[in-house]
Amino acid sequence: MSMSGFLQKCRASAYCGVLKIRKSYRPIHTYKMADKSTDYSTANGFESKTPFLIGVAGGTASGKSTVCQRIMEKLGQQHKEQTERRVVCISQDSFYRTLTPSERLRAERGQFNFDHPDAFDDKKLLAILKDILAGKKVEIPEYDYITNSISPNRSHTIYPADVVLIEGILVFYFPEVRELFHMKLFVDTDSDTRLARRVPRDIMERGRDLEQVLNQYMNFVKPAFEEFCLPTKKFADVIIPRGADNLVAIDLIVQHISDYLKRSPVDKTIALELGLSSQSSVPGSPQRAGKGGRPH
Ligand SMILES: Nc1ncnc2c1ncn2[C@@H]1O[C@H](COP(=O)(O)OP(=O)(O)O)[C@@H](O)[C@H]1O
Ligand SMILES: O=c1ccn([C@@H]2O[C@H](COP(=O)(O)O)[C@@H](O)[C@H]2O)c(=O)[nH]1
Repeated sequence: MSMSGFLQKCRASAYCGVLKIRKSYRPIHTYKMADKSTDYSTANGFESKTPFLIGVAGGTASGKSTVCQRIMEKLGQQHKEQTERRVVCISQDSFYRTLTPSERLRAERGQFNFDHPDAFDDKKLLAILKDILAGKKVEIPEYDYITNSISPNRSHTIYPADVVLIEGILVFYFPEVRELFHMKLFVDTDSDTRLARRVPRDIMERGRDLEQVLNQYMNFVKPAFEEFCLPTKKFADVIIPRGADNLVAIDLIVQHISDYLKRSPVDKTIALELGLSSQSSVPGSPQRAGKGGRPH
């Protein structure tokens, strides 16, 4: 009997749970969440054997990162080792481009437009997303808002996961990037609330003073939001009014992701093989040993 025939037979057999033979099996994802639900398998032209990619856009300080954190928490992912996460989050801010010396001087004086599409290295973002969709492990640069540049020698590794969230003000702006998302969320928080949150955040976490924050907001952030970010709301599948305060919206999204994770074949296969119910997969699912690209 061929190896694949043997494996197929094992899969159908109750003894597989004992043999644990398929612990190093590379998962195959299909995105067909249920017979009647959306088939995402051809949504972005990539093979179905790729992560489910969710774009999270919205104005500055609308709560994009906080919404992503809540989703991760509710899915029981936040405190897992990076290598064991089934859901991971990446920020578009990691893809700000390197500034020229004169741009750097302007940035130091709060006179550089970080809210314009030209401030981003969209080609690099696109390439990384394609690698993620190809199931590769990737290195994501760490952005330093104090020096307005990518931190040298600091990056974090994103291991192949089932669901990848990408949050940023302009993630829906670049058509080639936008087309890769299987699901698009727009965090819609009113401008006054966003400014009220941005001022203390930029002063406490991003090393700015009040005058600089307000000047940057009036000269660049607000006009660029209206010109480049807000018009991308129309591309969203789900709009989340009030951001992380909107527990109903977050719960609906979490339920959708959770259903996807539960129905993904890897869960079913491994759960069956281990003699477990596939319902126990999220949160607190059995650890998937041997996922491609992850250390054991
Ligand atoms: N619902 C909320 N209530 C109170 N503060 C919030 C809320 N959501 C976000 N914040 C705070 O507002 C600031 C911006 O939120 P963040 O999630 O970083 O926004 P974004 O990622 O869109 O820039 C942070 O300091 C965060 O702690
Ligand atoms: O060096 C920088 C880089 C970015 N910004 C501002 O950050 C926001 C985007 O981040 P959010 O977390 O979505 O708010 C953008 O509005 C830029 O103005 C910066 O000030 N300095």
